[in-house]
Amino acid sequence: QDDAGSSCVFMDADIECPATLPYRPVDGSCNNPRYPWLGRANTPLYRLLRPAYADGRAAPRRGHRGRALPSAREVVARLMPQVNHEHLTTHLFVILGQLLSHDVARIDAPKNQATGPCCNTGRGGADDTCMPIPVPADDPFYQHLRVRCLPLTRTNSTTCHSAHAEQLISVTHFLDASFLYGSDGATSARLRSGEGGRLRARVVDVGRGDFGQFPPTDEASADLCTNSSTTCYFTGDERANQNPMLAALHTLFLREHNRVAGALADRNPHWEDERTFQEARRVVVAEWQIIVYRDWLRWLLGEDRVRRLGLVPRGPTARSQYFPDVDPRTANDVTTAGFRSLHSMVQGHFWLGARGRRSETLTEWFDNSAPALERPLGLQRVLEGLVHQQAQDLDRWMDDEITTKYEPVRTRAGRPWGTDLAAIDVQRGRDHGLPSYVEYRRHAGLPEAFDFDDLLDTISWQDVRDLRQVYDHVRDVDYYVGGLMERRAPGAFLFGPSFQVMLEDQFWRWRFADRFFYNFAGFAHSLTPEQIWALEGTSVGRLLCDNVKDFHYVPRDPFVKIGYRGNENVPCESLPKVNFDVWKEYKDGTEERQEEWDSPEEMDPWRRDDQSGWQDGPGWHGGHGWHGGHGWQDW
Ligand code: HEM
Ligand SMILES: [Ca+2]
Repeated sequence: QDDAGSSCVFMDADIECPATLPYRPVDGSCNNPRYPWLGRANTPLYRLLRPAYADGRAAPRRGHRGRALPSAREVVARLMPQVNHEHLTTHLFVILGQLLSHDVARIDAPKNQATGPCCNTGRGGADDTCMPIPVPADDPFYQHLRVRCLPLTRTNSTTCHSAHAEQLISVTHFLDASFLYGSDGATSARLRSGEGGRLRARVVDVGRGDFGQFPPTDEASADLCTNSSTTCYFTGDERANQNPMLAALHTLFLREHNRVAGALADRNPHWEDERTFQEARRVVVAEWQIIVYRDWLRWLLGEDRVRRLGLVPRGPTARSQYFPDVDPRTANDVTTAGFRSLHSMVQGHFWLGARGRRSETLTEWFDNSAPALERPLGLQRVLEGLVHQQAQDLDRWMDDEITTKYEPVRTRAGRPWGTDLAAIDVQRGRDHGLPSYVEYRRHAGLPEAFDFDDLLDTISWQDVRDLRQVYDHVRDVDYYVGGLMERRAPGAFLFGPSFQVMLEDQFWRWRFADRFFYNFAGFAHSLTPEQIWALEGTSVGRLLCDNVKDFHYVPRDPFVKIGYRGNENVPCESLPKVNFDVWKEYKDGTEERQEEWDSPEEMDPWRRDDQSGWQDGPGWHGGHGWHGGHGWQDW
């Protein structure tokens, strides 16, 4: 598992970065002026809290009293059964979160590991790649199937320049729509059509006069789907086929890219493929960032919180708001626990159509998305379902579809079964060395917990009672589990303090430490202020209206249910649009840029301005005891 570690290629390779870059590099390199590898694909995750490995190096954490921790499956079976409580966000809110998580993280297992069930091998030591989840004999679900363990392979990690294992991810850490464009040059090249700046797409006659574009199918993607009989999509991310809702969003962004490329080419017929592609990519990445930060984030973190953190972008901001001293990477603590907590919001049965008269079972469509979308009204019905079905609440209750039937859906004695995603989440936290819940509580500014009763300030007495029955000691409680039990933090919308704090920190990094974030004006790669303003016209509603046949009405806010705070269906014509006229080039070939950003000094990407443009972010952010991990890690 020490592949990259031995050579430390990700840090030591000389990455040549030109002084100015007109477009964001596809692999995420050359973003940070001093450390060009930061945020690049195939580099380690950032970490907010010091890891808790049993041997200080890589071995999974053990219980406080030296005993083994309860099995991750036991934790889930006893603490996270299915109870349905609906939330007022929509399923679109949830699945867009999945797409976002795929933009910023993808852990991998070692490539040439021995395949097999990864169980009963007698292995499982510190340096082993195998970390199966034991299933207790009295398990409420698996006992009837005589399943005694669930396979799990440890994540690829490195000990390069570090005393302990750091997990690697193979996608760019930035919100750069790498799920659409890929995270390396070769993939990116294969995704492009080579004409008109477009991405490759298949035009499919799905019936009823609908000739829509879908992602290409490819030999390379054929083995991505466990269900080998199916059509398997080739996109920028290997997980696109995982469920039809996710594949529908991939399709939507693919169509949007080609629509934007067309609009730009119309206005600039002299542009070649490369120019049109890169400009369209810059536009679509900006639209994606606007949708996430302006429209989606308020439901994740709470409207007041995002506003006070200065996270809601509006129009151009000066380049001085870029923070080159902040680590822009995805944090292990976030992607392995806090962000995964949205697994609890997934509906095991997803709607087709706006009224939910028909629904489909998630597990039946695992890795089998194309057939669900490429049928008459297929894509449209999945998307209508997404904007109208309510999500499950964020709580410790998980849908059985993902806790007992995830992935290879096999049938034994007529019963479909698979592995347990929530148990994997818990086990993965231990694999990655995440410290116990009490450490995260403290990091969030809550008092030290010495005993289970000390948790009562944020967790109900019933939940504390149940925790006590599963864990030996309060210091054993997994972050994922404790975090899901917490009551909402003040001003938060979904999370208790221990998740809220980490996610706020992360969304701050992904924005202010990404030099290419769409609304920094004044860099060589910046959009013009006029273009930045024009992009305010984008929205998910607009994406649906512009790219899906017969979408004539959309909820004004597709992330919350109709009726909440006056949310209602509105006709497409009433939504703003992006006006692409401001992308039209002057005859002399120069782009339309405002004078004030144009001085050569301003174009020096490594220059650091004062931070006078700053509103209320860093004061709150840096000044709080909450945010210790603001600067560099000691590598
Ligand atoms: C729709 C059903 C979903 C399924 C079946 C699913 C399945 C999975 C699986 C199998 C993994 C890898 C687990 C591992 O080996 O450690 C994973 C990871 C993850 N999931 Fe989901 N997921 C779903 C929805 C979501 C949603 C809605 C979010 C929202 C934020 C999300 C966020 C994540 C994150 C952040 C990771 C870690 C990614 C990484 O580090 O590689 N997932 N999910
Ligand atoms: Ca990315």
